[in-house]
Amino acid sequence: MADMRLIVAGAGGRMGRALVRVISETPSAVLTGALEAPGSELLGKDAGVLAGLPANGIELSADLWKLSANADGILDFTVPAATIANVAIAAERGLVHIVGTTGLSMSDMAVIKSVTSRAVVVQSGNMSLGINLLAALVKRVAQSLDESFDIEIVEMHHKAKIDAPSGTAFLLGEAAAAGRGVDLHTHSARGRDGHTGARQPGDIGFASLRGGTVTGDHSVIFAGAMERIELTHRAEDRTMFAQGAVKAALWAHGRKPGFYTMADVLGLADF
Ligand SMILES: NC(=O)C1=CN([C@@H]2O[C@H](COP(=O)(O)OP(=O)(O)OC[C@H]3O[C@@H](n4cnc5c(N)ncnc54)[C@H](OP(=O)(O)O)[C@@H]3O)[C@@H](O)[C@H]2O)C=CC1
Ligand SMILES: O=C(O)C1=N[C@H](C(=O)O)C[C@H](O)C1
Repeated sequence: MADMRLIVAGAGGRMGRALVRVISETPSAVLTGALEAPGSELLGKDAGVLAGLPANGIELSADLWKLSANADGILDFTVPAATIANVAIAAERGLVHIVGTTGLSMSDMAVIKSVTSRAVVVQSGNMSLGINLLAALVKRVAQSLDESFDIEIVEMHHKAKIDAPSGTAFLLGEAAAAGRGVDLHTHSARGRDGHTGARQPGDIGFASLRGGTVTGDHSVIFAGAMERIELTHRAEDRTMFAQGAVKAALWAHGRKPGFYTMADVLGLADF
């Protein structure tokens, strides 16, 4: 089978550069396009050089329609507005769309899902094995404990992160809510400040810390009356998110249209 031809969207960003490096190390994948924001000062620059590699001849471009004539998939780690703009083109061109962008609203998710009767999309707030395994464990623990255990999700990221809570925190919150059999949207507490009143029984709480260069730390705390269970994951390098995304693209190549998650890719959906 020919190598999978991939476009990296957000190629000048932190994840984009990691993706370019990982693709260069993956025998069955090849970089054929690098997308950046219209007006970016990086347009025209070599994607390999930006990623700290030898020049690869792939210049950053803002024209996805043109790039996608020569591709099988797009790895999208950008911002919500860009990802949503990419959805229709990716579907029209028959590209596998790997969506790693976080901060997506419910209506953004509806747009993404609207194309999956004809397109293959893999979306996850976190592409690592560790977090997706943690989510499966969180669901299992939440199933085993009643509301006398309060669930709190704490995350910390680098100071440049622009959305909160993190996509991973929501993924873990969804896992906890599924374990409990409740809807996260009606059972969450976010952004506590001031005279908040006592905690509502059954709420799943979120707290976000930002600082330094932290790649991504997440803890799910089950706090009972006399004991506490804490499940923690610490990401040490964003290379493994990039490796997860490339793995997802190769897994999705040739698959039937549908909406998939990393739990599907990693075989954890029924864990
Ligand atoms: N699912 C997962 O496993 C992971 C998800 N993420 C998520 O990925 C996203 C990116 O993170 P990160 O790389 O750290 O952020 P960066 O800000 O470093 O990178 C985002 C890149 O996207 C570019 N961009 C903005 N608009 C467009 C556009 N219209 N078309 C193409 N590119 C565009 C930005 O350009 P400019 O700077 O010029 O605006 C920037 O280069 C975030 O949402 C983050 O939460 C991160 C790690 C893992
Ligand atoms: O912005 C980041 O850096 C990260 N974003 C993702 C998130 O919002 O959960 C994944 C990871 O934690 C790093």
